[in-house]
Amino acid sequence: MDKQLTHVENQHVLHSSIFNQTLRDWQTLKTEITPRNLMYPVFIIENDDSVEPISSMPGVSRYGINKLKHHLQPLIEKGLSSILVFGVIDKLPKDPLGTNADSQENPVIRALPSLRTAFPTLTIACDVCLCPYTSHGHCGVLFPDGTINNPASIQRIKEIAVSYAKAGAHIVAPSDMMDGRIGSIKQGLAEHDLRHKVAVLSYTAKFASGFYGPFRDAAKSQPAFGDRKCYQLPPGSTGLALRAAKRDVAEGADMLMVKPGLSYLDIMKQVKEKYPEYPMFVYQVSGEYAMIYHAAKAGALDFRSALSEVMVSLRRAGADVIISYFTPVVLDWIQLKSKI
Ligand SMILES: NCC(=O)CCC(=O)O
Ligand SMILES: [Zn+2]
Ligand SMILES: [Zn+2]
Repeated sequence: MDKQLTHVENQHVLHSSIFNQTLRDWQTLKTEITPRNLMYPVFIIENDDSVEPISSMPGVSRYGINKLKHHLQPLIEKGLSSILVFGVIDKLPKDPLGTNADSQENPVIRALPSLRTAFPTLTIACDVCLCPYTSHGHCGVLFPDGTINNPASIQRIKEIAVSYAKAGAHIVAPSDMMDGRIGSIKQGLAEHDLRHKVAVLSYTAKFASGFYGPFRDAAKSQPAFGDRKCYQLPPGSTGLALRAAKRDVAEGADMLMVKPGLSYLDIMKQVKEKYPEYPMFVYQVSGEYAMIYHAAKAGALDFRSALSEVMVSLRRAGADVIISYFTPVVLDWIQLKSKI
């Protein structure tokens, strides 16, 4: 005889919602990962024909433009729709104003027209920051005492953003965390009639994190002295993250970002809930990449199930787009139509 369950008891039966894959999919549609949910960060170097593996990020390399095009072609065939470009210089000199961030020799400025022509469907975002180009390695212009000169910094950042936009960037992404940079860039784009065809992706809540270590090696952007705690956010501060989002929205940001990802899921959720009108980006940073890579390599966890779980958690917390060095492998999984 059937057991008679009360209405309340029936409500609490969960297994009947997840007994096959289709039913499980219905429970998780908002956390699906498609190629549109991924943005791939790439490093462009001065020598057009070289490839430099990055030792702190096994599997990730810096590319000259000719090699980068070969690297991107198959990924675009698998659905890659956007990249985030970083320039790295070795021979060009660095100076206190980061002159080579927007000189005609800058590898990003040189690469943009060629990327636009080679990949007409690819959306190209450019990281805008001074740190890879300054002799002191800080993200802004400094006063003689080493503190940030904010007005001079946002003037430089505006000039650099406009130069990348003129060279063909669809999106400029300021990562410096200077006050007023979004408004300054928007002003610069307007002055050059670019406002309607270039978006600003704001690194809205960028925390002073221990997870950027491998990136500083990758981008050769280690500060020569001190740290970035006077402009990046303290890891415990929800208040500053929400104020930063409010500031960037008020200044006209088109998209918002939280960075890093895994340690800041609560921040992302709050920013997304406060500003649901804005696409939310999350940056799964170099240390998060290295952590999963090395743990899997050491046999501590299963690479695929751990990475899939992290990706889903980023989506669940509110990310529309995940910026990830793992993009090539995730595109493979998607293409094989296997669940990630
Ligand atoms: N402005 C870009 C970064 O700081 C990237 C950090 C990382 O991948 O560790
Ligand atoms: Zn920087
Ligand atoms: Zn940075």
